[in-house]
Amino acid sequence: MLSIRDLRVRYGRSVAALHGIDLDVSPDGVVAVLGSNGAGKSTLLRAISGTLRMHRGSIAGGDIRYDGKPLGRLDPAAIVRLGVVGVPEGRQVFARMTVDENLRAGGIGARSADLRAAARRRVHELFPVLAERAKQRAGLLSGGEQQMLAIGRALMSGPKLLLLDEPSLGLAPQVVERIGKIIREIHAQGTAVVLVEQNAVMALNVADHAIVLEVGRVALAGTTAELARSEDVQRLYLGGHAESQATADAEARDAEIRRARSRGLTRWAG
Ligand SMILES: Nc1ncnc2c1ncn2[C@@H]1O[C@H](COP(=O)(O)OP(=O)(O)OP(=O)(O)O)[C@@H](O)[C@H]1O
Repeated sequence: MLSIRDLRVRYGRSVAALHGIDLDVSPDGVVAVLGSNGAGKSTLLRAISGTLRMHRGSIAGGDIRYDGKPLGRLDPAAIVRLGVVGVPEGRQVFARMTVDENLRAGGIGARSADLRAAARRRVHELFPVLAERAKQRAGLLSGGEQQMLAIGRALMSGPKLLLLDEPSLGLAPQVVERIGKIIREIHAQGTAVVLVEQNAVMALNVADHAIVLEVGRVALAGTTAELARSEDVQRLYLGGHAESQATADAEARDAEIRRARSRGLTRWAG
């Protein structure tokens, strides 16, 4: 579905951000891109979504194809219309617009009113809070809700491939877990995902394949099970936290279920 070969990106003369990346994403895949600050994760997503050229002085080489079509010369809106839709880092919802207006702003890739209505129903099913808060200003939502809105807005275009840039950033562990479950659900409904994350525990739980970027190069690649077993990944990205994180995640999930039950809800109890 997505095939990247020898992707090289520079910002001006001095910064070489990517040094020849290869990546494949299958239509039923969830691929995590791990790496520390400055490794080139966001640059990779920008190159796929066509937004790289909005960054002054950027120069890209290599080949990015989606369903066989080269994306290199397409503008971001054309790439969205092909079904490749990004959720940028930092959520970037329109704070003064209502939740519903934000969702409508995301419908550019949907070809008809019927498709837009179906996409809106799907978003409301995945994120009931966005239906409850439809008329509220997006800036008043919590961080987790704004992330849900940012993902919901991307889903309004009916993506076949969703590009998520650090959806866990700045969110509490139980919210991160909820977002992780929703990403799995979106995938189960037939959307492939590229998930850029610094939170390796979350990413390895959610994805089926992963690459690790180190200063613009693919240092490791494999299934998430393989990478979770890799000593390098354990040392650098899981850092002995995997077990305690898993325990914390389980506790957070139990607390979430108790809260949901006390409100008479069972939706997140699974
Ligand atoms: N617009 C830009 N102009 C110049 N250099 C940039 C620009 N954007 C990113 N860079 C540089 O390119 C390299 C890769 O940055 P990138 O943002 O892709 O990394 P990242 O892995 O996403 O990091 P983070 O997790 O901090 O967002 C870094 O050295 C960064 O400083």
